[in-house]
Amino acid sequence: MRISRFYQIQKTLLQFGLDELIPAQWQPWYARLARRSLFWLRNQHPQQPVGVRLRLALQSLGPVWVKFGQMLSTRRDLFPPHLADELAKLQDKVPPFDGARAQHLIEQALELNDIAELFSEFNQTPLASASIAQVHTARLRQHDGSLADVVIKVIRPDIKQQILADLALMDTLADAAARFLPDGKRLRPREVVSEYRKTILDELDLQREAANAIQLRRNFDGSDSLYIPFVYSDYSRTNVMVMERIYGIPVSDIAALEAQGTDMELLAKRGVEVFFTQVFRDSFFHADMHPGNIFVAREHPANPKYIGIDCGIVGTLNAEDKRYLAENFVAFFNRDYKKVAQLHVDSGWVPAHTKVEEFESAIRTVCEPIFQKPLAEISFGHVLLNLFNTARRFDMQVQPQLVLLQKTLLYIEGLGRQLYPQLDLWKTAKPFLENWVKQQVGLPAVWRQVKENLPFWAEKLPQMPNLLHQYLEQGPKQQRQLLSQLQQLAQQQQQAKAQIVAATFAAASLISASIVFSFGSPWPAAALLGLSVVFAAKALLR
Ligand SMILES: Nc1ncnc2c1ncn2[C@@H]1O[C@H](COP(=O)(O)OP(=O)(O)OP(=O)(O)O)[C@@H](O)[C@H]1O
Repeated sequence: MRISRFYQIQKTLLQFGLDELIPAQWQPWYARLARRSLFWLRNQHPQQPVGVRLRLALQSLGPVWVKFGQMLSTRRDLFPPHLADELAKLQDKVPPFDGARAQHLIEQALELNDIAELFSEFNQTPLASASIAQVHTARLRQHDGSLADVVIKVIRPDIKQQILADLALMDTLADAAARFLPDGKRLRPREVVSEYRKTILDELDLQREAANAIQLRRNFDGSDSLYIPFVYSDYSRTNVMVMERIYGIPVSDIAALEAQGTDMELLAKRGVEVFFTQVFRDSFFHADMHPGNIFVAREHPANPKYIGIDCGIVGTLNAEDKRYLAENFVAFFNRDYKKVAQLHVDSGWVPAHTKVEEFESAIRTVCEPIFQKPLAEISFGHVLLNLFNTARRFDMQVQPQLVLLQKTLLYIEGLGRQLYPQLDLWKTAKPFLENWVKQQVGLPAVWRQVKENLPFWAEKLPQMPNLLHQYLEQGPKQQRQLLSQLQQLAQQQQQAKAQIVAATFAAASLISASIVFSFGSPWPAAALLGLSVVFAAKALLR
């Protein structure tokens, strides 16, 4: 199976002429020989540009590769725009699988003899079908006897095996790309594939998605800006998830939104606000914000509310990540590149030996053109992208959660501008950053830290007398041990030095002995040889 799939992948890559990506001089003889021996597999689309051929090849390889291409399209730090733009066109439109099979899978997962035991209606024709799962509508019988409109998401049968098999082949190709592609080192194909592996395998677990949705719903409980549908966790399993059905307007349907008199400016602003709230208040953000996953509630168009679905991919941030974002954004928007560079060095994000001036100048070079635009039009996502690309050149390991955040930010900004082109991003985002910075200094910060650490101290308090006693007893003893270890170390260093001196003298005497002997003076040579033996013995016996 694996060999035939491997052959199929090779065949597709060759028939779309993608071997062209590796210049002939980079290919070892055996690779060229192998290529020639597959003479019947010719590039069948020579007139198409390489980006189009890459897109078509991924499309014909199936959903796992389409999703991979979609992910690559967001890595504008790795690929030139013409390739990234083509990959962004990939759509995972996949024919649905049989509705009766979906029903059977639901019955199996929920241990039902008949779907009617739990659902008064089940529509076998799916509402939507994507590469990993498909969605059916149904009516759920609730505990109190009432009925609720729900959707049931079901993971495609056998998809996991297919994904695992294709991931194994992707690993092989990534190894080859790392070795043979001229840009193999910079593109880091192994890391890219392993990042993809994690994302796609996470998407296969609907329990995970359910948990994310429940958390996000709790975070925005009572919010005017975002609604997350209720998840029926009692009926959620790894491959099946039941949730409240929503009837919002897709956010990409601008005409419908305008027709019902939606306040587009407020809607656009709320998009950015919701995102920054998730980042700076909750440290937990929905990271799959493509337009297919965002709807707008039909009620109250003057006070518009988003509805978010598909919480399969979320990002979480720690305090350090937030500090990185807030401090850099503030310094950036003050055009204080020196501060940005200094922050990176002082915080250890780039190695300590980094020259601040060089880093500062690199950041200025990529960012100053961005500030040619009015502040209101500057994209935070682009600023971040440029910063990451520059920082990577200076050996900063950009954390995956920050890359995820940067991609989401680009989506959100694009969406905001689409809804309301005059959207002032800076004005909308600034209060969040200022608020965060304020929270980090002064009395509120101290109080917050005390509050955060209180449970830890409370837990440790009963152990305190014991620990203190141990310290008082052990402290001086440990200090003495440390002191004696340090003395031993100093002695060893002294010995090593003396050994080196003795060995040098031994070598010098030996060389002199051989020179003197070659001039025909055996007795002085013998004396020197003796001296050399004495020094050598000294060096060895110390
Ligand atoms: N709660 C819901 N109420 C109404 N429709 C829904 C709901 N959840 C999902 N849908 C519909 O099903 C479609 C696919 O759902 P979802 O995005 O969760 O699946 P997916 O398999 O992860 O798709 P994708 O690969 O596009 O992210 C949505 O675009 C939407 O039209």
